[in-house]
Parts: sequence; structure tokens; C-alpha cells
Amino acid sequence: MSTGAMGKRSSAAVGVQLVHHQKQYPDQFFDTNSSSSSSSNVRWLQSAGLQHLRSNGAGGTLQDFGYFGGGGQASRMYRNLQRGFMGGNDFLNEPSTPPKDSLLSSQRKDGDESGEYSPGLLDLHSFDTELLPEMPSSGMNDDPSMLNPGQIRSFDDAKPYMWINKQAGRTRAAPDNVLLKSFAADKDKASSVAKIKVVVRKRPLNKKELTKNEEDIVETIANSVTVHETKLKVDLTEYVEKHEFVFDAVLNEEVSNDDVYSETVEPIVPIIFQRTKATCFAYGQTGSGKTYTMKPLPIKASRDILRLMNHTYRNQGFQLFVSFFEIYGGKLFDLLCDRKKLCMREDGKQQVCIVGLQEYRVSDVEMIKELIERGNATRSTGTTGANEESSRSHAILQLALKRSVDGSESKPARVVGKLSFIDLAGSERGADTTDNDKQTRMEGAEINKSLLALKECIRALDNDQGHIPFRGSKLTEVLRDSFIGNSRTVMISCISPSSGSCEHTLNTLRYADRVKSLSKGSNPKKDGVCSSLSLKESTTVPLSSTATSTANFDDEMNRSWLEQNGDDYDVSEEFYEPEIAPQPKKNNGKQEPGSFATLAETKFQKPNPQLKRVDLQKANLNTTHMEDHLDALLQEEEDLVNAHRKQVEDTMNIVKEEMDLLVEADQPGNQLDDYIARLNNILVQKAAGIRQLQIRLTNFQKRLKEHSVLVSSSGY
Ligand SMILES: Nc1ncnc2c1ncn2[C@@H]1O[C@H](COP(=O)(O)OP(=O)(O)OP(=O)(O)O)[C@@H](O)[C@H]1O
Repeated sequence: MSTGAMGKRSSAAVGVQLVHHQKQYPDQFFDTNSSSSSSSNVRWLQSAGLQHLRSNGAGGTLQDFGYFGGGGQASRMYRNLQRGFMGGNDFLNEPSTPPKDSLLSSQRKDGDESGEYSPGLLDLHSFDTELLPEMPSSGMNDDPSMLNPGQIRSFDDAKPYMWINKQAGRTRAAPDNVLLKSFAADKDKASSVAKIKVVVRKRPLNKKELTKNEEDIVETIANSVTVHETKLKVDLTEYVEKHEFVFDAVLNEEVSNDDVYSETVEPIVPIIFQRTKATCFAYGQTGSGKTYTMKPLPIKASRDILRLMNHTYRNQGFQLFVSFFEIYGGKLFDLLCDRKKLCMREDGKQQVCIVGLQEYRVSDVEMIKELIERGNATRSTGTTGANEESSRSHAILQLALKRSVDGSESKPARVVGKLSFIDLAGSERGADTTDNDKQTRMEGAEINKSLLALKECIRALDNDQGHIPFRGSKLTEVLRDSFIGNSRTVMISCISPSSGSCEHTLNTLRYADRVKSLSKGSNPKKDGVCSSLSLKESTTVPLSSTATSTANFDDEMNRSWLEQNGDDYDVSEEFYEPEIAPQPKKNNGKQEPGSFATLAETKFQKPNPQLKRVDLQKANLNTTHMEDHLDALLQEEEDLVNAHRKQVEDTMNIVKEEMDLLVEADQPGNQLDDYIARLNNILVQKAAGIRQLQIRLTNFQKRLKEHSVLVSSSGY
């Protein structure tokens, strides 16, 4: 039986209980966007005189043969041909695997762990970095004869890692030294990978939207995305409000899945060999393209991981394992084991372990594709107002890289690094509220709760907060080990371009913006790059001034105003430090107590000991300078107050939105009172902090005015 059929059968069994139907994937399931992959397959087949295998009756690509009716033979033939074509080259050959059918049936029978395709218990807490020294990256130097570019040039699957010049869009064989350099560069690349990367992907308008004549309201330029929101004035005339955001990368509707991979996951693949855990997740409203975006990524990543295992880290005992499960309604189900219900346990060291989750050792990409296809066919889906095949669960696919202490197969392997791919359930609430079905609403509440918890954890992590609120949801509890220690997170925010989705699109971009802007990684003082700062909006505030104020605000917030309540914080020191000290007025060589001179010396500036004699001309000049300076200061201060006022409003909106979200998620049993109380506190604290700042700035303004009056009445 083909795996596709098997997936459908097993899913049907549970689908009835869930009152949900299973997702059926189109023929071009994997790499549908990957023109490079399919075209190189075609080239390869042509060169082998087998172009008739290129397409089946349904128009699928070669890759489809493995999944759909009667394709097994062709798929095997294809793989055998690959092997034959590679001439038995040990370096390029993916390890041979038992036939798919027998593997699956043996696995179904008794869960036999023997062989490459062995399911095992996923031990999430087996991450023991102490036991595993950092891997040298010079393994491939050992045997230059491994390289045989001539044999692999036309076969996509066998392209050695980083042999493709993506910028130039060309594939070419790399000379040895280029290859060595590129591997050496892996380490540098790894250290330069941001802890959190936020990327936006805009999909094209779909048929439904085009039929309804919906407009594309999302404009993308370089790293910025602008949403043109049509609004109505009180007199009912229309106007357009622009909302602009800047992210680490913005990918428009023309960008392929290959490019998405290069921008997001490819840079983190080498780091998992360096004892890193990485998480890539897609966020966005239902139908915005999360599944479309996420599906090819694990395949591409595992292809690169296997290449690294077989090249750079050859003969070092690395093993790759795949597991795939979903969180649906707060419960865990194994997608590779007939949706077996799983238990999550915490041991004494508060390490999370998913009891009973099967993981499979894999050694070629075909196997991984097959497993993912099986898992996807078993996922819970439902119909929402916005997507007929909406994912109603969070699907988590993990690629675990393991190795035994001494690199041998005889000792148990331990996790070295891990790459988790999460296809989150749709984020919107609006679509669900139109469907009054109770279960759909309950699902929506659960989904919202976990999305909120995820955001909280990412924020806490990037701000190096001691407490990470993992317990906020099942999703974050499960991902706990991927968040602690040396971790990387890539968030892909998927958006629809249509005017009908404007509100959801803005919500998605705001969520992404908050993940980014509240992280230390985007602090301009830290990295000094304005473009990496998440900016937002709008027509009323110029982008540049918003950038500054956002940065100031984040900085201030990070320092927590409330913590400074007890301190006598002197605003003047912060904001005023003139370069030229004006000569204070003297009375018989003595300063009058309480006069401005005293104030100026103690509060604003140190007198310049060099300036002993009053020079009228100079003093006049100084006075003019000082007045200009004062004007500038007053203006600056006013801007500051306004900027902070805006930030208070923004903060209040953020908290209000989150509280709404929480109230919505507050179904019986969810016990979200703590969250609500905590958010309430944040709101109160932030508002109090800003009020305090405003009072201080007002005092500052008063003192400066006094300064100004004194200066002008002093006769200079
Ligand atoms: N970048 C894109 N290019 C072409 N088609 C796309 C793109 N993104 C999404 N689509 C198409 O849009 C439809 C919805 O996409 P998808 O199922 O990935 O949405 P989703 O965000 O996963 O939805 P849900 O949360 O409900 O599962 C699919 O038919 C998909 O093929």
C-alpha cells in the first residue's frame, strides 16, 4: 500500500471522532515552488533518456511517485537510478534503505527499532552538551577524492552544500578550495545568525479574492512592508491610512519557497552541529500561506543536514532523527503513529519529555519526505470562514541531530542539536467568531492562548529574563528545551495582500513587530543598524522620528521606570550637557547664593576656569548661542514628551489587545486570571512610569525657562 493511502486510512479512523476532515494535499506536494529542483530533475532524466518518467497522469512531478497510487515503483526506480548514476561514490551516495513498504509494515507490527528507519522514544531532555565536545569542521579535508563534481553537476539532490551560487542563479561545480572555504565560513556564519529573526512573507491574491475584486493593499520595498488601510472619516469620506513596518526581511509574492529557505532556515542549519537548538515557526491568519511556506522547509533543511553529515562531519557518528506531532485542543498526538495520544511529563529537573513519541532515524531525503507526507495527511484540519482546509492544530516537526559520546554506534546517541518546525494554527479570531460552532470557538481560544504564550516566551528569552513563562501553554511547555540555552528562533509572518484581510494582516504585523521590537537584538544602541529596528506606522508620525522614539522608549522600558522610582533621577544630566559653558554673573567676585550661577554650576554645567574675564562681545555671542541652544532644548524636550505620550498610548493599546485576547481565551479550565493580572500590572506600571517622566520633563522645562529669563535679564 502506498504511504499516501495509508495516511488517509489512519486519518479517517480518527477523523470521525474529531468531527474534522483530514487535509488532502495536491500532487505537487513538496517543493511545488522549487523550480530549480524540478528542472534539474528533468535535465537529469533527459540525460538518462527517461524523460517519460517526468510526469504522471495527474501532472505531478517525479517526487510525487512515492506518495500517490502506483508510484512506489517509479520512486524506487528513480532512487536506484540516482545511485547508479552516482557510480557508487561513497561520498555522494545516500545510505541505502530498505524498501518503503516493508519498513512501514515492520514499524506497524512491533515498532522494531532495528535498521535505519527505527522509531524510538523521543527523549527531549537528553540534551547533554557536557558530554559532547564541539565538533571540528575539518572532516571533509580528509579525503579530497570524495569530490567528484562531474558526476553530480546535473542532479539537484546531490549538490554539495553551498555549491549553488544563488545570487547569480547558477549551479556550478566548486573547486576544492572554494568548498573548504565555504565550510570554514559556516562557523562565522553561525556566530552571526541573529538570536531572533523576524521575516514577513506576502502571498499573491488568490482566486477567491480576485473574483471578489479585492485589492492588493500591501506594498513591499526592501525590508519594509506598508499596509494601505482604507478608513472612513466622521463625514463618511474615505481616506487611506498607511502603516509601515520594518523587519529583518520582507519576501513578496514573487519569492519562491527556495528563497524563503535561503533567507530563513539555511543559515541556521550549520549551527545545529554546534550544539544549538533552533525553532522556525510560521505565524499568520488562516489561509495566509503558513502551511505552504513551512512544508518544504524541513525537507530542504534535512537535505543540507545530511550533506553536512556526509561531508563536513563524515565518519563522526552523527545520526538524524525525525519526529512529528501535533497539539490539538491542548493535547498531544503523534502524527507518525496513527495519532496516538501522547503524554508530556516533567522530570525532577523540570525537563520535558514526551512519553511514547516515535522518532525515526533517517538517512535520506526520500524517507523524510515520506514521513512528513504521512504526518501531514494525519493532521487535524477544519473549515473556517477564511480557509476551507484550515490547520486547527500546531504541527511540530523536529529534526534531532544525535551522536554518541565517542561517535560510535554502539553507545546510545545523545542529542547534539535540534531543529523544530512549527506550523501554527491560524491566528485570527474574526474568522472563528463567525463560525458559531462551539468546538471551533474552543479551538480558537486554545490557539490564542498558545500564541500569546509563545510571544511571551520569545520576548522573555531575548531579553534574557530569568523567568521564561513556559507554562503558559502546552505549545511552549513542549518547546521548552528549544528555548533554553543556545537557541535561535526564526519567525515567518505570513500575510494576505487583500483588502478584505486588512485587519488580520495588521494584527499579524503588529504581533511580529512586538516580537522584534521588544527584543534586545533590535536595540539600535546594540547593533547600530536602523534597518533591523522594527518600526511602525503611520501617516501621522514621520518614520524617522518614530524610530528614535521607539528606540528610546524600548530602552527606557528595558530599564524599567518603576524600578527607578526611589532614585533621584536627574533628567538634566541625561539631556543637557552644553559644550561651551556660559560665564556666570558674579557679584564682586562672589556668586550670589541661590542665583542662577549656583544653579547652573550645580545642575547644568561646570564653570570654565579658563574664562576669567568677561568679554562683552563673546558674552553676547554666548547669549545668542545659549538662546538657540535653549530653543533647541525646549523643542527636543517637547518632542520627547510627545513621543513618550504616543508610546504610552501604544503600550496601552498593546496591553488592551492582549487582554482582549486573553478574555477570549478564558474558557473554563484555562485559568488565565494570572495572565490577566500580570498584564494589568504591566499596564499600570508603564503608565505610572511615563507619568513620572512627564512630570520630570515638565520640571525640566520650567527650570530651563527660568534659565532663559535669568540670562536675558542679566544684561548680556
Ligand atoms: N506564496 C504563495 N504562493 C502561491 N500560493 C500560495 C502562497 N501561499 C499560500 N498559497 C495558497 O493559499 C492557500 C492557503 O494556504 P495555506 O493552507 O498554506 O494557509 P495557512 O496559513 O496554512 O492556513 P491555515 O492556518 O488555515 O491552515 C493554499 O491553497 C496555498 O497553496
